Amino acid sequence: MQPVHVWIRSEARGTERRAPVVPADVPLLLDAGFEVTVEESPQRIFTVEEYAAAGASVAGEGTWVDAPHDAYVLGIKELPDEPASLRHRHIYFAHAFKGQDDARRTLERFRRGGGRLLDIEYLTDTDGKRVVAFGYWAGYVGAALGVLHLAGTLTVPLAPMARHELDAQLEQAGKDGADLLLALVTGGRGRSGRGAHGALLTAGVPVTRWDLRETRDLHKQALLGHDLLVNCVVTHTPTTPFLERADLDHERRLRVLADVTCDVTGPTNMLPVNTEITTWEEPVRRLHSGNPEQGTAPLEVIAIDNLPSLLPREASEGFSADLTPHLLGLAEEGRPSVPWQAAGRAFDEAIGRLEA
Ligand SMILES: NC(=O)c1ccc[n+]([C@@H]2O[C@H](COP(=O)([O-])OP(=O)(O)OC[C@H]3O[C@@H](n4cnc5c(N)ncnc54)[C@H](O)[C@@H]3O)[C@@H](O)[C@H]2O)c1
Repeated sequence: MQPVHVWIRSEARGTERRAPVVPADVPLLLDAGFEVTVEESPQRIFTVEEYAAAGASVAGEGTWVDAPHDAYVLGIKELPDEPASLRHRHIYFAHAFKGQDDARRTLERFRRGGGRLLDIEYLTDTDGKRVVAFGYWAGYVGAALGVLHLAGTLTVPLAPMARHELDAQLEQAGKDGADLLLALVTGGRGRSGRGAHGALLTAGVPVTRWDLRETRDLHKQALLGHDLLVNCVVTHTPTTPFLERADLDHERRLRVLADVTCDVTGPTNMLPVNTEITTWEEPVRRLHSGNPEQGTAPLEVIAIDNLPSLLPREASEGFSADLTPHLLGLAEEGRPSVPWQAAGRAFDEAIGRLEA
């Protein structure tokens, strides 16, 4: 049998420093008989020499387009706009199955080239639960940015950093008064919800956590009674939103939304008061100017869709530890393991909807 070939591509996004598999995990794949190629990348937090020392072959940046036909091309974020046809099996987060902007174009590229998209978001176990995600560090950074902005100490533009640097900023914010804020984390029992909780604890900010049970009968006034809302909810069916335009005119304490979920253009957006992501250059955008007569402050949103990239080392290490054992499942006796089958089905269904 041909060895499974995993081709770790460079990221097209200039700010993306994470890697889906870190050098320390390459031997796990090689020991299982895999072939591993890593592309050179000017920005990746791990050097190509570290991968080579771990036994991976090295290829030029962006050469996946000419990779052997049977290679699995592995990345994190979106592919570059070219080529127009995709012939390989790609593993990455495409955000293309829920009717998001650009979804159709992405899927059409696969259909045109006969390739397949195994979206990491759709790698699920027999209970339908996601098996690999960056969630924890996304929540951690998302909540941290919200606290630092409320404390007036957010440094812009944002840039990748080490965890100890971020924690030092959070602790300082706590000492300077952020411990008087009230924070609400929705999706509080999920991966990013737990990460958000972790960051808020580091800053000493009191946290309310709501998950499915607590939002069944949404207590809007209680929601509006927090300074910071960190949204970490995942839902695949449109549900009553947490916050709508009319809510913003009400008396409220709420001043900052940190939308970790960032489902801003999809039909399952729980915070439809915002429909655009924000950026490292301009991480905070004003949504509502507030009402001085009512004593209502402006409302601002932070909706950065690559939060874990701000802690690239920790995020990559945690993600790789989860993903690498599943990559071994690509070779499972000629038939991929349950999560890969699930991702394959999600792709087939998305292509089916496109054709319909
Ligand atoms: N912004 C970024 O950079 C970034 C990075 C990674 C992940 N994400 C996104 O963050 C989101 C969260 O990921 P995760 O790994 O934490 O997911 P998760 O599945 O671990 O957690 C989601 C939680 O939401 C809860 N939930 C679902 N519907 C709810 C509702 N109506 N009310 C309250 N809670 C509800 C679930 O019970 C679960 O606990 C995902 O959409 C993911 O794509 C964003």
